[in-house]
Amino acid sequence: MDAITSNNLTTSTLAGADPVEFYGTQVASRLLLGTAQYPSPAILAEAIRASGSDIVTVSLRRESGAAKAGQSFWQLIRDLGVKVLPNTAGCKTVKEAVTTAEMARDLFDTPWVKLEVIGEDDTLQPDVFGLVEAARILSRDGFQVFPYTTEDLVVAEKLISAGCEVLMPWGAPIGSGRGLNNPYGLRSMRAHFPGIPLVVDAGVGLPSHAAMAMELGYDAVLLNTAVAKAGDPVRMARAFARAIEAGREGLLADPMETRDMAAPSTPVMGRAAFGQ
Ligand SMILES: CC(=O)[C@@H](O)[C@H](O)COP(=O)(O)O
Repeated sequence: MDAITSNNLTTSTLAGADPVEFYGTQVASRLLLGTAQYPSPAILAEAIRASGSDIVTVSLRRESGAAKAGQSFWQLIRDLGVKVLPNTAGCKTVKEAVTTAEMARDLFDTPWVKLEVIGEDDTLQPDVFGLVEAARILSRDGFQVFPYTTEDLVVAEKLISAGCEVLMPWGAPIGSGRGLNNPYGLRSMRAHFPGIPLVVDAGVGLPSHAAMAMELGYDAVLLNTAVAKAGDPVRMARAFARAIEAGREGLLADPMETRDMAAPSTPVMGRAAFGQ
């Protein structure tokens, strides 16, 4: 089993003690961070450090210019010592996604790929038919696929049959910041696949959304816009790191059962009687 240690840029009570595993690689941080749309490369680097993330996603489109900017970006990522999860962001067909993944494997020298096959422009929701087909082709070709999917259980089963060992259902449409649109669906998915690493990917807008994903039992959260577009991306990255730890810690602490009726939290036995 490979292991990558936390980049040690935040102190974590959980880091190391409660790692998550993707395709046999253990990672300490449960926050996966996107690298697009930051105000500057320096702020991106500082945000990654503040997040404590061990894994960042990088779109091949950004790199494919092969321009100087692409090279300096790549150097920045290398200097941070984080693992790269290349993504096929923006691909709309199976062919485009497969070709992009193949190029990403050459460029980043990793079998990992975050597979996006976008099916609809307004919501950027995945084309789940194309996604399953592309996942099958790539898994057969030795890729370790992280599919961006919906919370549909049937699609999830098909992705697993296609070779996926991780599933990444959306919280809400990419870039919307709406949080978890369908907590019921996400909870069902968690219950249905207890042994599969599940990552909420996309649509997360606030640290509380990420904490909720962890409280639902999700293994990790992938997000980009909420940090990149915050007024203070570095501070927001730190806030997400803490929220994810808090949500995970809360889950592990075995939360109380909810109930419909009130139950006095202060004991009533033996209380003082007044006015008699
Ligand atoms: C960077 C990346 O992979 C995005 O496609 C991802 O899905 C994040 O979405 P948000 O920007 O909504 O966090």
